[in-house]
Amino acid sequence: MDVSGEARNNSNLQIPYSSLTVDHTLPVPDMKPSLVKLCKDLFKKWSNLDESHFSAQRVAGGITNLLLKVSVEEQDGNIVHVTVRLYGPNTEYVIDRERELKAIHYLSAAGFGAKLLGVFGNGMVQSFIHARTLEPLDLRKPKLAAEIAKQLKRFHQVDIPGSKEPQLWIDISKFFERASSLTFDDHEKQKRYSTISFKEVHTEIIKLKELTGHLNAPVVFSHNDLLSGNLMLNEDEEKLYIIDFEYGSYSYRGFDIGNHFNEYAGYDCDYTLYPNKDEQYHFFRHYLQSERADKVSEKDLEALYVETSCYMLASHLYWALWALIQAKMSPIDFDYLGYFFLRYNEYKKQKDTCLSLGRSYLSESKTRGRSEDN
Ligand SMILES: Nc1ncnc2c1ncn2[C@@H]1O[C@H](COP(=O)(O)OP(=O)(O)OP(=O)(O)O)[C@@H](O)[C@H]1O
Repeated sequence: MDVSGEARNNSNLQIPYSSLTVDHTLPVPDMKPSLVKLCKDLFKKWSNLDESHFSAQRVAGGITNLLLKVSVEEQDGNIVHVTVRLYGPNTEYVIDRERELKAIHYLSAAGFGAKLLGVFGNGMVQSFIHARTLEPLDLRKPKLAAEIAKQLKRFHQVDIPGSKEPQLWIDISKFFERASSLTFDDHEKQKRYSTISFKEVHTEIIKLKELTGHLNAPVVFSHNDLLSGNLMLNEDEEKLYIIDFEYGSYSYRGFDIGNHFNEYAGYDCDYTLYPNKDEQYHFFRHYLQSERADKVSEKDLEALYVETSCYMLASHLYWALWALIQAKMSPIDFDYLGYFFLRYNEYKKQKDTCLSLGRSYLSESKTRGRSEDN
């Protein structure tokens, strides 16, 4: 895809920028004039094309932003497709846009996701990926799971300059502060919200943070939102794309993997679909040794199993609190409050088993360590 000279000369974050904004509340046909103006402003090679050369349509999916596909017929008849992402209103409460732009730059240089072509007042323009979006049931297909594991390992190895401090508990704590001090005008919502014990949630956060802190999980650049909708597959080229780095940050390896496993349940949160131990081991083998998956030791598999099982709990707390903020801030018609309860109830259902798995693993490692010392 070749949009413009300016867009390709972006080795040092020199991405074309426009201060224009696009009103996300308009129906797509009414948005077209401002989309055309925006594209012409960002990409000078399109500045002489008239409006008839542009078409726009909505891309399905996504519960955070509005994604549009803009197709442009250039002078020579060549058709170029780009995506225009309009940030969901109030998403700055849960997404750090500066962190996202920096991550996109380095991840796209490492071959991940769509190319960043331009940034504007309330969104960004990226290359259009010709591939199908995965469905939750795809995630457990052995061949795909192995490929996701391999790609995720490569993703985790990307170096994003700057602080490598893990953000998980910082983000959870920010979410907690915001989520625990909301009020809703809607009486029914307020009633449901007031049934939540934030004291209890807080205790759970402290307990989990304490336990996971002993696991010494590696800190990696973590996607943090690896759901099926953020994986695209071009079957002809057998190329898998990891997209959408909005929540990416340095974090714990086990969190990213556990969070991905939680996504086997899909938006309906059918946690009976959570991968069983064999399926997890299959994933871990390809994650730990992409070329020699059969050579991974039992000890490494067990350690990653425990790490993932404990951090999987943190993923429930993270998205449960996120959903409360969204319930207040997002204009999108989705039962975010209901989503809080789905995630938090699953946390409560799983916590005893996972925490005791973590505790016995830690006490066995201590005993092992002591007998090795003797
Ligand atoms: N560059 C792209 N090219 C083609 N399709 C894309 C591209 N980026 C996203 N999509 C499609 O749009 C869908 C929604 O995109 P995306 O996940 O970025 O939106 P979102 O609002 O951030 O969603 P969510 O909050 O649910 O993660 C994706 O599942 C994919 O089908």
